Amino acid sequence: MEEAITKSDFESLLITNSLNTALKTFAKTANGIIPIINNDGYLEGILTKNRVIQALANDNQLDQPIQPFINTNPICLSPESTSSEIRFLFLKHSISHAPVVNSQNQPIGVISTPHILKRWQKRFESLQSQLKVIDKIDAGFVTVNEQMKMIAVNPIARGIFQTDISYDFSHITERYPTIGQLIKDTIYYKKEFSKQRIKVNEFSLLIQCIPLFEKNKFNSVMLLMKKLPTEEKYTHISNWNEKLRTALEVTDEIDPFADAITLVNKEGVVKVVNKSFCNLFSSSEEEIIGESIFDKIPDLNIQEAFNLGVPLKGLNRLIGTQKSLIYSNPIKDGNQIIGTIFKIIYKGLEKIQSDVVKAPLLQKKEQNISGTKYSFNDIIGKSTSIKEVKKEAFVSSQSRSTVLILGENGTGKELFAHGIHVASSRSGPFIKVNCAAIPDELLEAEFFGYEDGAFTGAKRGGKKGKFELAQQGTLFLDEIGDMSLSLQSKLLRVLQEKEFEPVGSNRTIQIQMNSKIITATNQNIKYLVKTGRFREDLYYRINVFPLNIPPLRERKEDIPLIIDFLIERLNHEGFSLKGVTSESHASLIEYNWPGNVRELQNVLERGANLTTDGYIDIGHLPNDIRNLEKHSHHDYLVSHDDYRTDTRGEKELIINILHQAQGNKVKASKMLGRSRTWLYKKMDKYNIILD
Ligand SMILES: Nc1ncnc2c1ncn2[C@@H]1O[C@H](COP(=O)(O)OP(=O)(O)OP(=O)(O)O)[C@@H](O)[C@H]1O
Repeated sequence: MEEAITKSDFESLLITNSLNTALKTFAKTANGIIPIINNDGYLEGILTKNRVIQALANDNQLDQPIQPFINTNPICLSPESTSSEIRFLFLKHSISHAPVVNSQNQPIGVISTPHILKRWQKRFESLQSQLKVIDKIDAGFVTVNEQMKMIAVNPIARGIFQTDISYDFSHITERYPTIGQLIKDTIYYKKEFSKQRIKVNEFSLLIQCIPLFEKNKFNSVMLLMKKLPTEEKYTHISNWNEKLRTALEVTDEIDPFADAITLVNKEGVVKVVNKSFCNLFSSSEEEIIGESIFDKIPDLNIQEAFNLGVPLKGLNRLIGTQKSLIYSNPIKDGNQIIGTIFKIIYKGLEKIQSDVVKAPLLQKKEQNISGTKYSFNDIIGKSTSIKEVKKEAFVSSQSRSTVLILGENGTGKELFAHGIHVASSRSGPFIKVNCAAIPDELLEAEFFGYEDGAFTGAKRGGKKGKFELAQQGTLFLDEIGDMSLSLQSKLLRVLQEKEFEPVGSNRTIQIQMNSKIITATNQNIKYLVKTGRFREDLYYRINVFPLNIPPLRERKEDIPLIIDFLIERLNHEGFSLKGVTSESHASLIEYNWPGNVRELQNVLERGANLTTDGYIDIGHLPNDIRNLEKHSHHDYLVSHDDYRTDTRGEKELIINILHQAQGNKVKASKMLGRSRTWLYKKMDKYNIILD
């Protein structure tokens, strides 16, 4: 109990004492009650002042024992009771005094309303002074209880939300779901949560949700919203501006052949330019400053490199009709990228006739957009591991080498392949072949095409193979680990000799092999090589640039972001999701995700179909996720050593999904996002037999 609440200068009486003694005791104290004890010192009840007055008014004698007038069932307080609890009890039972007893039921004090009022006055004064401080600090401040009822708010918070914040705070949390989720997480986990750069109206905020405890018991959440200053203030780029401007002015004066140089901030807004940069764009400094570099040089590669914070080293591009080489280097403040310096070499390089150039430039842009669905921006994740692979993937996109993407099912291998294609700025299309979904005989025709009448069912006039179609573009060979040995030899021949024969033909076709080859598998390819199921020479040929995509369970910090992203995507598809409840959020984070992002996507889609109020609740999640405590994480892992033949968790995932689909293979393959052929093959491989 808080100090000064326990009134220990109290007196107790024995049940055998008389009314007279009680009267004298009351005369000595301001307390309205006297604890009554038995001979062993344990509380028997209380005697109230009113009861004594009543007894005497009813002509009871002063020497009469107090026993008949005792209230034997009083409301008692414990030394741990907080002032709020005491206030609550007093109000609930309409009392103004209560004895405080220890764990042995012995009275140790008496509390009366005046004590509580004094205590509250003190708390109120200290709160008022705290609120004065909070009013002064440049941050919005709101406290809410578990029921989302507001306890306190300061004017800055009202200003941020630009609305009247009423007692029921849930109208705010519904309008700003990210804040709502943070508050719910804080209530659920009873720990602090924060998030950088949330946009609320025109403010960019750092949000902190801090759990408040009273006597070790969770009491409320404090929401602190710090307005982030404009970018110029919180980075040091303005210092850079000045330094660079001075340096550039000097070089402009002494070097008429200077390269074009610009400094852009982290949003890509041009901050400093030299004369040569202005000349390249035939504009004045005033016209260029404040523009976006991506409008000036609309190139996907520049955007990707910029977003990922990787340098560009001599990117060969046309700016207007001018050939140029683009270099860039990010400027960091600690770990944060605060801007980028671009240097463009163009003086002395050829200028191309405008008519000739415009057409291919336009064509190239359109093809990139139609050929692929996703860029690196669509790969969500802030974990170090995913950021690292994104960087490596970007670097691989700039080289001519073959890329091998390794990772479990649904980790985003195909997404990475798309990203690499976009970042490589190839003019040709993105062509995908799923080596596991197509029977071997047809796969060969898919790869190399066929001549007219090559086999029954073949198209009249023959068909071009994917290798030819992917010229200047990207050929993505998914599930390469499932390819037969004979086809592997043919693939190796194309990669090495750059020649092949269409099915049913004696004609050898030579190709230029200017397409980017990306392969992917979820199998342990080294093991396949070791057991003779994958050609070693082909393995070395495709493994020039390996990328390992980490499974979702190893980057749990990405899960909330991916959930937000997928919910937005589902809403684009016509759902009206508001979010996931904090309980299901916790389960989604806890779960092991053997099927990775694809499984998460399916789970959310399932929830989206089940929810009626827009929130995916624990009841909308599949059993495995709902009843996590029943499964150990290892339940999902197939017994594995280094040379496992099974992709970790794949067999379990398939059994699990088949179970959810009640044995319906069409449904299960849809839930898995795979073809039926793929599912049949896998069921065969893992010997999965349905009852
Ligand atoms: N980091 C991510 N951010 C957003 N979406 C993702 C991410 N990773 C995967 N996805 C989504 O998850 C789904 C599965 O991804 P993808 O098909 O690329 O996986 P995969 O590794 O190629 O799977 P498989 O091995 O089963 O073919 C896709 O819808 C993809 O858009």
